Amino acid sequence: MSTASLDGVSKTYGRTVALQPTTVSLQPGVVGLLGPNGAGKTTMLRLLSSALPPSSGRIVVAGHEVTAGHAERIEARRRIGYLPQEVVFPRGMTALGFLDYIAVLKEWKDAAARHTEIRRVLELVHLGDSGTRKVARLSGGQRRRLAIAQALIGSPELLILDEPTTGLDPEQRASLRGLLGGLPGTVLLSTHQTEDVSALCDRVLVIDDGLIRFDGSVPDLLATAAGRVHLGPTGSAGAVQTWKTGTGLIRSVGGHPAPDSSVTDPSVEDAYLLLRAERPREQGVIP
Ligand SMILES: Nc1ncnc2c1ncn2[C@@H]1O[C@H](COP(=O)(O)OP(=O)(O)OP(=O)(O)O)[C@@H](O)[C@H]1O
Repeated sequence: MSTASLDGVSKTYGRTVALQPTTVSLQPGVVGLLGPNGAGKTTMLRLLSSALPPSSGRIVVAGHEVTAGHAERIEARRRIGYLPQEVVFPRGMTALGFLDYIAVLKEWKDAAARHTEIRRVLELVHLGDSGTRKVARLSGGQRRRLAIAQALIGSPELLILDEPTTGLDPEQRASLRGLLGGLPGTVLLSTHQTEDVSALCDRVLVIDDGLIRFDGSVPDLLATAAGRVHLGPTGSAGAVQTWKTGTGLIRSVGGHPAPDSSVTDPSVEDAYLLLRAERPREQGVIP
C-alpha cells in the first residue's frame, strides 16, 4: 500500500501552472525530488503536506484523503511531518521550548510523553546538548537541524523535507543521510544537492516546468547518461556542459566527443543536466 498519492493533482497561481496534472504514488523509502528553481518542487511538497489546496485532483496520505474535507485533512496531518523551506521561529524561545510548542500543536497532551519525545528528536539531530540554548543563539546549521527535529516529532509515516541539507556542513549532511535512510516510513525530500540523491534516495523524481520528467531509481537515472559523458584534453562539440576537472582534463556532458577523449561513468548531476537540456520548451504558462 502506498503512503501517499497524488491523483491528477495540479496547482495554478493565476496564469502560472506550478504543477501540471500529476499522478504519483509514494511507498516507504527515501524519494528525492530534483529540479531547477521554480520547477514546482515546493508546490508539490506543500500540496502533500496539506498546507496548500490543489486546483484539481485528489491527494491521499496514510489512507486519509486530504482533499475530502476538514476531518480527513486533520487525520492525514497527524501522520505527516513537514519541514518547510524556511522556518520562522517564535522570538525568545529555547530549542526545547520551540519543540515543546510544536508538540503541543501536534496534540501531545501528556507532558511526560511529550518531553520524552522532544528529547528524542533533539538527540536525533545531535542537538542534545543545546536544548536550553535560545534559538536566536544557535548557528544557521543548528537552527536548520532544530527545524528538522520538529518534523520528526511523532515518527510520521510521511516525512516531507524541503531542502533539508541547506546550510548543513558536510559532517551534518552525512549524519542526516544516516538518520533519514534509517527511518521506517516514506521520506520525500527536495534538494539541489545531487550527491544527496545518489547517496540516499531509493527513488528519484525529476520535475521541471511543473511536470515529472523522470521517475525511477538512481541506477535508472544514471543509465540515461551512460556513454554520454567524456573526459579528455578537448571538450565535446555541442556539449550541454563542459568544465576542467582537478586532473586538468575536460569533462563533457553530452555532445559529440573529441577523438582523444574517453567515456567516463556519469554522475546523477550529469544525468540531470542531460534531462534538463532535452526538456520540451514553452510550458508552465497558460497561453
Ligand atoms: N504563492 C505563489 N503565487 C504565485 N506564484 C507562485 C507562488 N508560489 C510559487 N509560485 C510559482 O510557481 C512556480 C513553482 O514554484 P515552486 O516554489 O514550487 O518551485 P521550486 O521548484 O520549489 O523552486 P526553488 O528551487 O526555487 O525553491 C514558480 O513559477 C513560482 O514562481
